[in-house]
Amino acid sequence: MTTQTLQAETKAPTSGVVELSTVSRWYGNVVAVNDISMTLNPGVTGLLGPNGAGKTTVLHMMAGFLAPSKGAVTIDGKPTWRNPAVYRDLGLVTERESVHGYLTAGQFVTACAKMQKLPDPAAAARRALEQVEMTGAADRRIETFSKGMRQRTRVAAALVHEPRVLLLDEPFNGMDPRQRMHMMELLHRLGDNGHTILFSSHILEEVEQVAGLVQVIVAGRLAASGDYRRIRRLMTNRPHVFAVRSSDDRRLAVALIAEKSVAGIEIEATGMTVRAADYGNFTRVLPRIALDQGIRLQQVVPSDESLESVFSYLLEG
Ligand SMILES: Nc1ncnc2c1ncn2[C@@H]1O[C@H](COP(=O)(O)OP(=O)(O)OP(=O)(O)O)[C@@H](O)[C@H]1O
Repeated sequence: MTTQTLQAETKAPTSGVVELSTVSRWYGNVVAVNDISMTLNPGVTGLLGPNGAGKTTVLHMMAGFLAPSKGAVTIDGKPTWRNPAVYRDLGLVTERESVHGYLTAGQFVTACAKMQKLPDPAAAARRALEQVEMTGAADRRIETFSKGMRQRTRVAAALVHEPRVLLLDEPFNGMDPRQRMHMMELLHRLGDNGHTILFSSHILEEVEQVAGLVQVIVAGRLAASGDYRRIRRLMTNRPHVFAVRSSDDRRLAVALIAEKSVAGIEIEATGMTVRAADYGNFTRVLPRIALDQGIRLQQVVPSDESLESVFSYLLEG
């Protein structure tokens, strides 16, 4: 199997903040991560791959939660496994929420600051909540928050000790478009401020809106690495299938079918399936048409099947 590993347009320095060198991780007989090397530098990098590709395993090894079965994971040259000193320098936002809803955002983030043994936990919590624009909601209980607010609170908790490296596992999952946009702005801002950020996603569109650089993993292997525009071209110059739901599917279908980038549409009770001839044009045209027609888009998701085929296409080389 050949892989298409692309070099970034600007050549990365030979040593980065976070390094994986020839890292593998297996669980019993399952090889979750297979001989991956990558370098992360300040800024935002996307870790893109289908479900089960090994993204969570990579993030957990970086965070020091899991030992590599082979190879080394380092931050500034220091191994992350069994090395509490490096934990001061990294924050992890896990995929699943595990937050006590009865706490206020302020209490929760302060508790995290205490666990980090910070000298002034309340001040650190205030600073972190301000960073994620949650100051106004600091005294509200987390169970009253929207998904987006809860995620931002969890990001504040991961940032409370001011780590340089922030790892986020599928941070956009379950968010509506506005919450997503807010989180994207936050990651941009942190990246611009010099943080080294890696976030995982199985959705190309999400990654390309936030990250200049992308690491694509498929079936535990690094399939492509580098500037997202080049990877996107590789991945998008081929047909795609999207599941679309809107406030008026029939009217949207009529408007869409006139578009060159749309090859076919099927309307079902639960929404419609759109076959796009060209991924890039379709994703640009769709919001414009919806806006022109006064139709609200409720869901636009590349179908898993087509996404899987895109990823395996990358591996075919
Ligand atoms: N604790 C475990 N024991 C056995 N197999 C595991 C374990 N954790 C992960 N795996 C397997 O390792 C592979 C990679 O899983 P991982 O969770 O890292 O992928 P992922 O890209 O994050 O996927 P997802 O988005 O679905 O979580 C999968 O085949 C998964 O079933």
